[in-house]
Formats: sequence, C-alpha cells, structure tokens
Amino acid sequence: MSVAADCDRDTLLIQVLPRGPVCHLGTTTCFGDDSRSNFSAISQLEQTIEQRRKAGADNSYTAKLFIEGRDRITQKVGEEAVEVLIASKNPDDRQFIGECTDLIFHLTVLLVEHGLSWDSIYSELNKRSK
Ligand SMILES: N=c1c2ncn([C@@H]3O[C@H](COP(=O)(O)OP(=O)(O)OP(=O)(O)O)[C@@H](O)[C@H]3O)c2ncn1[C@@H]1O[C@H](COP(=O)(O)O)[C@@H](O)[C@H]1O
Repeated sequence: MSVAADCDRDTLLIQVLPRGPVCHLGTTTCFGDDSRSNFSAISQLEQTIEQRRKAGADNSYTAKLFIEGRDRITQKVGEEAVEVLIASKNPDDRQFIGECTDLIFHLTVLLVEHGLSWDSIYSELNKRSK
C-alpha cells in the first residue's frame, strides 16, 4: 500500500496488505504471532467469498446470494444497513457490532459481485487521507 525510502536511500520500507500467510511456515507473520491482523481477516473473508462464488456450493449462504444475483445482494446490503441504523439507536454494543459485521459481509459480497475487492476501497481511502 506504500513504499518509502530511508534517509540515505539504501533501504525501502514496503507496506502491504497480505493476501493470506506471508511466512514460508504458513503463518501470518514471521515473528511467532499467528493472530490475524484486522485487514487480513477481511482479505481472508474476501477469498472465501470468491471461492463460494466459483464453487456454487448448495449449502453455502454466500453461493446462494450469488445465484440470486446482484439485485438480491444489493437488497441485502440495504437491509443490513437499516439493521445497523436500528441497532445504533440502542445501547447494546454487541447487537450493533453484529449488525455492522453483517453489513460488512454483505458489502464484501457486493464488491466481489462487481468484480472488485477491498483493495479499491483501501486505495480510495488512502487518496482521501489528509
Ligand atoms: N461472515 C459471514 C456472514 N455474516 C453474516 N452472514 C449471514 O448473513 C445472513 C444475515 O441475514 P439476515 O440477518 O437478514 O438473516 P436471514 O433471515 O438468515 O437472511 P435472509 O433469509 O433474509 O436472506 C445470515 O444468514 C448470516 O448467517 C454470513 N454468512 C457467511 N459469512 C462468512 O462467509 C464465508 C462463507 O460462508 P458460507 O456461505 O456459509 O459458506 C464464511 O467465512 C462465513 O463465516
């Protein structure tokens, strides 16, 4: 997502959003901590959603959404957005977080349906960053 040179220009710092494991041992870091970063959780979800789209598995909610088509996915994003709005009116953080997560899941399905990914969103956010 960014490349920067150090003061004497002999080292590059390259910051990226990994798609899956980055260590040759299959872990998400080379430093012993196998917990996923927040970004890689979304990246992992995106990959699973893409796999479900291709597989068209019968028992997958995601695959069913793709079969039902873009209008249905768009409708679900709208419904989930309204559920976020309603949950935001209540003091229950767990409910609110659950509805936000549902919205992000369906939004990710819609991005994939458009042939896009969160990379486009990250780029746009970076462009807007002040
Ligand atoms: N993160 C999610 C996720 N978040 C929410 N949902 C589903 O989104 C739906 C939310 O819709 P509603 O609240 O409107 O409830 P509903 O009545 O079941 O929905 P409708 O009948 O109205 O469509 C529920 O069925 C949830 O299970 C999700 N379904 C799947 N995932 C992930 O997607 C990946 C693929 O999952 P499968 O498609 O199940 O294989 C896996 O990594 C899952 O963890």
